[in-house]
Amino acid sequence: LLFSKHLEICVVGLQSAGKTSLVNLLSSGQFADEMVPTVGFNMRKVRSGNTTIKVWDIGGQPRFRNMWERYCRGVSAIVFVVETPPSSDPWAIATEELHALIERPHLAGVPLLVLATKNDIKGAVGVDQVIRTMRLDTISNREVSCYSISSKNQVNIDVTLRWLVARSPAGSR
Ligand SMILES: Nc1nc2c(ncn2[C@@H]2O[C@H](COP(=O)(O)OP(=O)(O)OP(=O)(O)O)[C@@H](O)[C@H]2O)c(=O)[nH]1
Ligand SMILES: [Mg+2]
Repeated sequence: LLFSKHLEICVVGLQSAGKTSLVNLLSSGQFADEMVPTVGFNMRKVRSGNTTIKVWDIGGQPRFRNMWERYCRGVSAIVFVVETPPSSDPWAIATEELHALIERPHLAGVPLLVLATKNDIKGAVGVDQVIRTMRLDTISNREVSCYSISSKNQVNIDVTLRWLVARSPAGSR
């Protein structure tokens, strides 16, 4: 394609947050209630218009979290997925892991998109509470956005994709 653009992004977050579900939806339009935990990582390509996004989807279990930084190096954006229903109490751990990751010197300045997913589940909290709980307002050295999404009901998937496409390096081919 003459005017095609390419970018790479990395999707991280705790186990069963909904990372692979989102990536599958973006790459193939499919959602499944039954999912197998990601062992290591997956790579998927997502196409939107003339843009191809190479997506690294990394396992969220504790034993895979030390891989996050390596796969986040050099990407155009880091996507951190967190599930928002209040019963998901790993807020504190997710917040800790997020801040530890973005404090890595090699990841300085990389744009961050926090996706609060599973907003179709009753009692899911909104973006304002996610921003406060995860202290996203204290992150100052990079671009940060946060959307409330549902892969299951395909809510805000379009804005998510637009945000990602807009991160493609200027003039990239
Ligand atoms: N209700 C609802 N369930 C979801 C949504 N997204 C994902 N799930 C469910 O959450 C579970 C875990 O989803 P995965 O996408 O495998 O989670 P993951 O973050 O890739 O997990 P790891 O690979 O272990 O790190 C599955 O049962 C999904 O069906 C959503 O938007 N709404
Ligand atoms: Mg997964």
